[in-house]
Amino acid sequence: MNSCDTPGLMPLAQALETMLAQISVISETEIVMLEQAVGRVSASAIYSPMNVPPAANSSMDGYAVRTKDATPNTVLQLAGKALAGSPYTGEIQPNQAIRITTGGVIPEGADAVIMQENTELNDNEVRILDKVKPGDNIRCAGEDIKQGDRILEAGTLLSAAHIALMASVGIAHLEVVRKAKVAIMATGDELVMPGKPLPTGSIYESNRYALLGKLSIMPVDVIDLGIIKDDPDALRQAFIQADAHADLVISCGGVSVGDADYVKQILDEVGQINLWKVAIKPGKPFAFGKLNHASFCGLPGNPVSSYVTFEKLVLPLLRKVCGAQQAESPYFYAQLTQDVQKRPGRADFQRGVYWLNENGEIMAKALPRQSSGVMSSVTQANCYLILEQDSGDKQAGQRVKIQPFNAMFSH
Ligand SMILES: Nc1nc2c(c(=O)[nH]1)N[C@H]1C(S)=C(S)[C@@H](COP(=O)(O)OP(=O)(O)OC[C@H]3O[C@@H](n4cnc5c(N)ncnc54)[C@H](O)[C@@H]3O)O[C@H]1N2
Ligand code: MOO
Repeated sequence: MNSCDTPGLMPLAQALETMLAQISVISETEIVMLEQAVGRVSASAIYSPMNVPPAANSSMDGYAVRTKDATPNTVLQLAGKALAGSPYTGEIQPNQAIRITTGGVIPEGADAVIMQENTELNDNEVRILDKVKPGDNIRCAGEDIKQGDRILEAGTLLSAAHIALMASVGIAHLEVVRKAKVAIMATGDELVMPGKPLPTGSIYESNRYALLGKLSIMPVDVIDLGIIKDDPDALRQAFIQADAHADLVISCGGVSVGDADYVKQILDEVGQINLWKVAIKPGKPFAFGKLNHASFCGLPGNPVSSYVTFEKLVLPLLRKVCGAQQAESPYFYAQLTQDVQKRPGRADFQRGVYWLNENGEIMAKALPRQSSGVMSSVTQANCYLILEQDSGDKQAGQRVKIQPFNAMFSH
């Protein structure tokens, strides 16, 4: 154990490594149409069957010319048209110009395209008004992709750009890893579904919605078991049912040491606990283990703890299950404008805001309420301030590591 480690708590990196070593990747694949492939994981590398563009073509509307004929003020004979989709079939002859549109295939013998704006057309004659040199406004064959180039890696979480790239080489179907089946449940007698009346002493269930939101952009079929009571029999039943259908089971709540915290007990009974308590704040009582078939993650009940442990511990695991390459969230350093309190012993993911000051420097501060029950700290933040496990308080003016939230999706 490192001198900075807290007894009983596993450092985040070690917890991740331990979990990743114990989880298996889905091996089944299926073929899907390209338009259904966004958000799925490619099962194999793809090599381009062709050049893109397939032939040299024009990047401008104008005239294809031989540059040795096309000096300023010369007049060329208009000999034909090369429109996008219908090429000019002959070879361009001395002192000729061919009308060409953007995307039109460059006629044989032409070595440049002069923009329409730099010419003057009179009947069938084109006057050259500006200099043009070989290669001007020509997109070469294979300029984007060469036949045989590796254009997609196995294990890519496919985006709109990836499927567009596949389409550009004529691929209409892709082999992808089958979706992971992920069972989720919230545990707690105090939890009530939103939309229902709220009895005294109860709270609305919200953690499952964060999970549903996060899982909605993953290659996952969700098995939603809803709210399970703090009752060992109900929990046992839910675990057994989830295990029968899922690759990964995620619960939230009941992993700490309270009287009704049965999750670990049942996990121990119907499976095994491989890890409990990670040196991370929020989220310390996170649990990981194995049921008969499925892997299991027990997230702490506090809403921010559940949210952060999903991002920092479950997501990398889920990427591995789905056959996706790991993706390190980008981070950079900012200057603190206010002091930040931090006790050593756990890596602290404080919710904060960052901005550029008038000199273009990145500044950051932590939001005032950092309790793991304050979910509004997540919606008001645009980044995590990451205070490493062994660090202590930081003062205004010091450097802090920040990790911006993803603005496009639920971060
Ligand atoms: N004696 C100790 N008490 C606690 C410790 C500890 O080490 N010793 N750890 C604390 C930490 S840190 C956390 S985090 C919490 C986690 O506890 P549980 O996972 O057992 O969570 P619960 O007790 O079930 O709930 C905690 C809190 O969150 C609310 N909650 C639970 N589920 C949901 C949900 N789906 N949606 C919205 N809110 C939810 C619940 O009502 C509680 O207020 O334990 C500390 N205690
Ligand atoms: O780990 Mo708990 O999440 O500090 O509140």
